[in-house]
Amino acid sequence: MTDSVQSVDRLTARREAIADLGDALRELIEHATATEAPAEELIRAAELVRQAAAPLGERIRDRSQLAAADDLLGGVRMYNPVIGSGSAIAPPVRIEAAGGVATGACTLGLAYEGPPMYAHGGVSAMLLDQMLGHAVTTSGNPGMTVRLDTSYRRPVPLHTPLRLTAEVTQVDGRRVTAIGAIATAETPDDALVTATGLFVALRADQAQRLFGPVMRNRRPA
Ligand SMILES: CCCCCCCCCCCCCC(=O)SCCNC(=O)CCNC(=O)[C@H](O)C(C)(C)COP(=O)(O)OP(=O)(O)OC[C@H]1O[C@@H](n2cnc3c(N)ncnc32)[C@H](O)[C@@H]1OP(=O)(O)O
Repeated sequence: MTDSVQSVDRLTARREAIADLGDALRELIEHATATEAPAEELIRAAELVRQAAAPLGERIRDRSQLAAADDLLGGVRMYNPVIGSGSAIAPPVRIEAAGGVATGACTLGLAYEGPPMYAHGGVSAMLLDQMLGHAVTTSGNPGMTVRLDTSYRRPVPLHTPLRLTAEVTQVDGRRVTAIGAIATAETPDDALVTATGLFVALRADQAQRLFGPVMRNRRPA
């Protein structure tokens, strides 16, 4: 087996392990949010969680280093808080996007609750920002969100399969506009939350100022 095949195998195995840990963490968060267990059980659980966390904290990166399992230009972000399979706080949303159009699916648990039984409005905005970002990126005009207008028409139910959509509606030089919506999978045409986002493509000097350290610290593929 060649070195490059071995390193691809190692990366695949590590990504699978990260996703497995992400699943376990999401299960922990959902149970910890929903539990009505007595105090002694909570104290015991806290001890066990701290024991599990300690070895993971021994080798860590800082914010100027991408995760070794990430591939920024290939769109792999293992710890993204919306789509990252390794993120404890990502639902995660499964997104498919091409040609300026994106669709996504997820189910939100009790950890995302705002009003009882329904999603927190900030969570809906976060999901839509990500959806619009995928539409914008796949339109060939990647940029950063400079404005996000969100309309909350009906509350978003928890524990209910959701369908998310986004599409680019306008490209005006460096400024790209996209719209998106959250609905239930059962009634995808009945938008619960809609959003319009304005994204701006970075000039080279802006990209260098904001992301220079990350790009310099990039590990070879
Ligand atoms: C295959 C791969 C798939 C992977 C998919 C990955 C998807 C990732 C999804 C991630 C999704 C998550 C995404 C996230 O979470 S992105 C994170 C949240 N966003 C930010 O942190 C951005 C913060 N903003 C900035 O740093 C600056 O504003 C930047 C650097 C972006 C622009 O710098 P600056 O502000 O100095 O602007 P400019 O001088 O360059 O001019 C640019 C033009 O823009 C206009 N403008 C600016 N602001 C506004 C505004 N508020 N309303 C209306 N217009 C505005 C401005 O007037 C000008 O227009 P014009 O005069 O030219 O007409």
